[in-house]
Amino acid sequence: MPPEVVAALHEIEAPLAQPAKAEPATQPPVPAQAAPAASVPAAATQAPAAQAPAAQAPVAFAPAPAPPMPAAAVAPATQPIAAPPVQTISAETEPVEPTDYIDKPAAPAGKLGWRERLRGSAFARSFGGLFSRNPRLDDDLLDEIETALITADVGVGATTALIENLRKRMKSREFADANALLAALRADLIAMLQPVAKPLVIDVNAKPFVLLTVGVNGVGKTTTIGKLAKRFRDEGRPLMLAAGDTFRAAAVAQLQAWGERNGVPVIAQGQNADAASVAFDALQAAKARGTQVLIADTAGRLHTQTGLMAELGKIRRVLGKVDPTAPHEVLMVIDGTTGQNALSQLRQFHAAVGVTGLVVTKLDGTAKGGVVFALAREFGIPIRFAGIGERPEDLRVFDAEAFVDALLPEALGG
Ligand SMILES: Nc1nc2c(ncn2[C@@H]2O[C@H](COP(=O)(O)OP(=O)(O)OP(=O)(O)O)[C@@H](O)[C@H]2O)c(=O)[nH]1
Repeated sequence: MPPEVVAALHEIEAPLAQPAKAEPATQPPVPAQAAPAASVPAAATQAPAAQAPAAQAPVAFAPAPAPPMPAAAVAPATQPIAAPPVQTISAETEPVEPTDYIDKPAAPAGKLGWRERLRGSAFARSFGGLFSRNPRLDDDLLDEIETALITADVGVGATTALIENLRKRMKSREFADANALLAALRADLIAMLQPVAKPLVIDVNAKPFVLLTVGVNGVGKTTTIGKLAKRFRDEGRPLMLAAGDTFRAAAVAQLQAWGERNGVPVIAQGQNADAASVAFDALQAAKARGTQVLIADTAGRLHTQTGLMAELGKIRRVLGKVDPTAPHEVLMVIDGTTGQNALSQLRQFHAAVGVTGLVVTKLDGTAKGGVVFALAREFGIPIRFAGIGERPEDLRVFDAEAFVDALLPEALGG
């Protein structure tokens, strides 16, 4: 390890426990903690009856403003350290095929792609079934919608807000039939997501724009980095990757193989290297080369593992040693099949490292889909991308309308 790296690491607070290598592939079910009252946006409750909007106009479901960055996670303002020579150190592992999605078709472009891929979700199935029965406009219908929303992981808070709003509007005879009510629900769901549908903007003055990816094990971080890297490369952005998942040899090899194939430099130090040191090296190298974007991978960790969560803060502070403004985006990858546990994951990761954007993956699988609403309502953190398949083209810029329309019956069109 270069002496500058050692010196910088020593300056960082108390040494952190080395993480155990054998992480479970999925986290044990951790009951979602009740949200602290202060974090639940008052404005996210239903509109008062007196202000009920005209038919089909969306209710203003404002999410919580993005929580402030925790002080512990903010990088100290220090002078950049001189760049060491650029080097890419190979991982001591066999290269692996980085594209295990190679034979799988990409989702078609446009709304069709979203609908095709999300068709199997609990959300789409229960609403499809409900409205194919041509239901009557009554309290039973609201009860059924409520059950469908809860079953689809929308969460109790968001569901109650949606249902109570619909109930008031139904009582004031705003809806001619069940389809009119469903159209109002569609508008309300879109309104709930619109404030967090904020695409990632690369600040080209950052030199490089540092994107740190975090998340629990197996959520799709490394895969998402591959997809993002392809996107940025196709946009013509000079790019570098930091193989910071130093627990899983395959993750390092996966990034290296992808990098070699696509002519993108990958900074790695092999398995079990200090992840903060990899990040430090990579940022030095990216600065020296004038790279526009640096994407740093990190090992998956359970949000309940305090030592490993503290390591993320260390990585953040080490990056801040080289560039006080880095990282410019802390992108948390969340597995869409996780359900309400995603809320406690985000709460803990945000406290440790200050999450600025989300990617929700595997929405094409057995995901219920509804957790996206719960995340939006409780945290208000921008959802940058949605993973609706395994091919690079299946990482879509999050689109509130396309997402909601994919979950609801096609008849609503949108
Ligand atoms: N169906 C589907 N699969 C996905 C998506 N995103 C990732 N995956 C798959 O999820 C699995 C895990 O992905 P990885 O990228 O290895 O996950 P990771 O978070 O880097 O894993 P750790 O390093 O163990 O923390 C792989 O089989 C991916 O192909 C998605 O949007 N849809």
